[in-house]
Amino acid sequence: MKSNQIYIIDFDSTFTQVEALDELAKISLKDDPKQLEISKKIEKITQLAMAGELNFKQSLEQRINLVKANKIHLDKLIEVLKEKISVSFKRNVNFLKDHASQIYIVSNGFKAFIIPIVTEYGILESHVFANTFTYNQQGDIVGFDESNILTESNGKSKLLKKLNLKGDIYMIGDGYNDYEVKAAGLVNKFYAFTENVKRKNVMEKADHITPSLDEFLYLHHMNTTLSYPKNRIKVLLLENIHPSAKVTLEKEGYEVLEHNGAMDAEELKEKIKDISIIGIRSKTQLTEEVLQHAKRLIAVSAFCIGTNQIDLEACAKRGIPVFNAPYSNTRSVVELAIGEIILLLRNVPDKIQQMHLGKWNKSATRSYEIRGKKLGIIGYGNIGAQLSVLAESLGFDVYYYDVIEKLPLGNVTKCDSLKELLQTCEVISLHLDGRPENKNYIDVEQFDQMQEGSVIINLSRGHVVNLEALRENILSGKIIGAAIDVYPEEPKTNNEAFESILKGLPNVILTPHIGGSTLEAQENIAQFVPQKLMDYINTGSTTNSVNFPNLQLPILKDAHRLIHIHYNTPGILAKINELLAKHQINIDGQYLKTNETIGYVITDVNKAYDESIIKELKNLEGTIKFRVLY
Ligand SMILES: NC(=O)C1=CN([C@@H]2O[C@H](COP(=O)(O)OP(=O)(O)OC[C@H]3O[C@@H](n4cnc5c(N)ncnc54)[C@H](O)[C@@H]3O)[C@@H](O)[C@H]2O)C=CC1
Ligand SMILES: O=C(O)C(=O)COP(=O)(O)O
Repeated sequence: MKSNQIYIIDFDSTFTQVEALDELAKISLKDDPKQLEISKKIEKITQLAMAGELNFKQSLEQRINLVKANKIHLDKLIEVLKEKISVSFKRNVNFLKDHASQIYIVSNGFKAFIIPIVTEYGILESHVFANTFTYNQQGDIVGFDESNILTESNGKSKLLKKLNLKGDIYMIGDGYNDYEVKAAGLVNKFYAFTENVKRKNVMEKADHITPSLDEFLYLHHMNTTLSYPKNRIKVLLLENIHPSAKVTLEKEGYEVLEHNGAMDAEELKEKIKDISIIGIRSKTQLTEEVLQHAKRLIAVSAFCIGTNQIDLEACAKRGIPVFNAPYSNTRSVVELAIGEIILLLRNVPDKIQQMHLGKWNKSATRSYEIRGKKLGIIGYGNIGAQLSVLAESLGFDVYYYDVIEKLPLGNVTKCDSLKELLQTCEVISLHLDGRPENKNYIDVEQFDQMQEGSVIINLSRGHVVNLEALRENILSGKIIGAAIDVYPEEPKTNNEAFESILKGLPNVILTPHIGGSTLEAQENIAQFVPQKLMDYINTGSTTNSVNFPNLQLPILKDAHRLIHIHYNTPGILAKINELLAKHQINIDGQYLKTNETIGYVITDVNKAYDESIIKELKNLEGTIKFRVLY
């Protein structure tokens, strides 16, 4: 920090997220039937003035006349504005307080609401330059002090000339009038602040675009809350992830790019190069080959359950944690499974088709109730177990088989082998995961073991069932119904055609991988996954990561957090601590967890530390990734 630096900061849409006069109008015109119309007019005038297309004095006059506010509305306005402080200003309150003597608020707004807001953030009242309202005897706002230089065109430049501040002066604002100060040669640099609004003509003129205060502080080596400005974290969301994920991640300050479908390897290799976080669903293949191009990747998020499309080991070796949403869409899959079982046991898919062809075939042949039938669930995980509970309540006699020991819920019966389950049950539902070993798990031999007249449901992964074998067993009549939602090859987007040897078979439900595609599930996922990502970026927590040792970390207080990811070889923790001791660094807290591939060590150290240690920790043999959280 250089003490001769001066920071001039705009208020409306910069210090706060909103234009205060627009907000005042919402309050003062609350009961006016023409409120919407007048508010729109006010916003329009504000925009014209901010874009430099309308003389300021006129715009102020027009707006004040339209707002029709009274002193009593100002208290409410101040309450509203306090809730609308720009997120990055809130985050960097220490910067504002520590540099109060160097910060000035220069605004075409009004002192009556600016001072109560900014002084809470350490800004000196004497450093606030803005307009003042004039009131009549009833306290109505009837005008403003016209002798204030800030009411004139180019008022900010005139004011700064008069103030004659000495030092390197930096202007941060969102409006054209902020840029004018730079044009007049009165500040060293103008930073267009785009966290709340982006004005093209202002951005074009700026020396730098600063999407948040973090970026400004980073450029000036003054960031105290973050090791890296969030706007530099680029997120790529593929496969139609629910829009609320983008909203949340943008609110956090990240730059978020979206793409509708999945990408093939070549496209992905190109696009992933400068991406920090990638969000995918079940289709995008994140292979070793693709990851080699992901030079800036810090985390992967699967906005679904399955992670078989991701090379988890390759991610771990690069120090990239992978997160998923293990619960959010489970209920949706279970509901579809139950619906499909009922339809298949009643032969409904064929009946529907016949009806559409004009054929009335009322008959009970091969139609059954589900009550008392034996349902065999393969893979008794989050979905399998939930299905068992609901199915039992509907009258099924439920059996399950899993490769690991699982707690049987309700009255379900555990089978000791796959064969036992296949021989016992007439309805088979697959809910195992898509690990490579599960390829063709249900093959010719397994179909042979099933009872005549069985029904099979696959809502897990396409490669788990050998489709040739399934087709033959359907054609032979051994399998009397099948519902298939997942396929070894699936179209990348909704524009590609679907091909399968199962098309046209009797009593077969084919669905386009929609087990988890309900609005509820997608919204839940879009809430859950960004939270995990943000926790990881902000605290280092890896709870629910599917390839990283899981560490739930406390929020950092008055300390630096050193995050060290290394190959899991013996002795690294001792070496880290030796280095810390050598530099006489006090450890406030330390957390270590390992898995077969990597070790994850978090060390919270005292605020004052010798920065040369950073380099030494980075160079420690076996280090994969190292970062410091301020
Ligand atoms: N169709 C769709 O839209 C959706 C499909 N899925 C698929 O469903 C799968 C299961 O989901 P969850 O229950 O949440 O996963 P989970 O991980 O909780 O359960 C999977 C269970 O399968 C068991 N398992 C794995 N291999 C097995 C084998 N060969 N034989 C027997 N058991 C085996 C595991 O031990 C585990 O208990 C996901 O991995 C995903 O591939 C999940 C959500 C939506
Ligand atoms: O959650 C899963 O594993 C699924 O299969 C759902 O995948 P999707 O998000 O629909 O591509």
